[in-house]
Amino acid sequence: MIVAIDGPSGTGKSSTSKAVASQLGLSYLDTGAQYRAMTWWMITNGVDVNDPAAVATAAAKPVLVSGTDPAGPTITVDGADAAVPIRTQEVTSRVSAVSAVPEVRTLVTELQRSIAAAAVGGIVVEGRDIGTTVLPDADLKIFLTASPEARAARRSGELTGKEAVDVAVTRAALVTRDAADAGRKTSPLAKAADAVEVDTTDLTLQQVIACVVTLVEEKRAAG
Ligand SMILES: Nc1ncnc2c1ncn2[C@@H]1O[C@H](COP(=O)(O)OP(=O)(O)O)[C@@H](O)[C@H]1O
Ligand SMILES: Nc1ccn([C@@H]2O[C@H](COP(=O)(O)OP(=O)(O)O)[C@@H](O)[C@H]2O)c(=O)n1
Repeated sequence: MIVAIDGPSGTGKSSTSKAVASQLGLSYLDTGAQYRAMTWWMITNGVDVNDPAAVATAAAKPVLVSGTDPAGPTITVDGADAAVPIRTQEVTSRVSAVSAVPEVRTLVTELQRSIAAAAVGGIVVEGRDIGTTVLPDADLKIFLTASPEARAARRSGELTGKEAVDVAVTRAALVTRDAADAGRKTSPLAKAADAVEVDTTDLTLQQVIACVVTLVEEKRAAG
């Protein structure tokens, strides 16, 4: 059972995917964390993320390893734990530039396919282009949406201390990132033709999880 969950930022992909994978005994892969890890490596190694040629040349250097237990997903870069540094606003604001570089996408997509192929018990993979490009033969494809207001409110709720910013600032950053991700040439953020769209604006997280679990169970029963 391969489940692909795509959608813009703050629609609930990570929370839903982890919970669905835990409930159904599947592995879990956060592909956004891999693009964030690549971006963090570029920044720490002095690569200009706005220079696509420089990013392309460096892309094969970092070794990214993802742990796929939904109860405790992990990400390391060259053996170092990257879970915390990949979530800074600096990385968030630069990740779309790095993820738009075709050489980066080719490498990361190959890595994602090999992780999915190794997950013998099945896997939930979340991102932007899983249903369209990475795993077009997934058994079930979900595309999560929500209004920009709901997504910004959810995201600002997560930012505390010196990273806390006004919800309007969060909303603007989120809309800019969506536009970059949906507008790039190579495998943009898009709903696959055969994906089930779920608008989560007025749903609780528990309702979204229950909806996806039901869809997986229906697929299992049918297959
Ligand atoms: N349906 C929902 N209602 C309210 N809050 C939600 C819902 N889904 C997710 N959240 C919260 O919104 C934030 C972003 O969710 P996340 O799963 O990280 O989204 P994504 O992976 O799509 O960016 C998290 O704090 C999460 O707990
Ligand atoms: N399959 C994917 C997943 C993420 N990404 C890129 O990685 C960024 C971070 O993804 P994420 O899922 O961690 O973002 P959030 O939804 O958590 O804010 C996105 O804005 C995209 O630029 C991508 O290009 N393709």
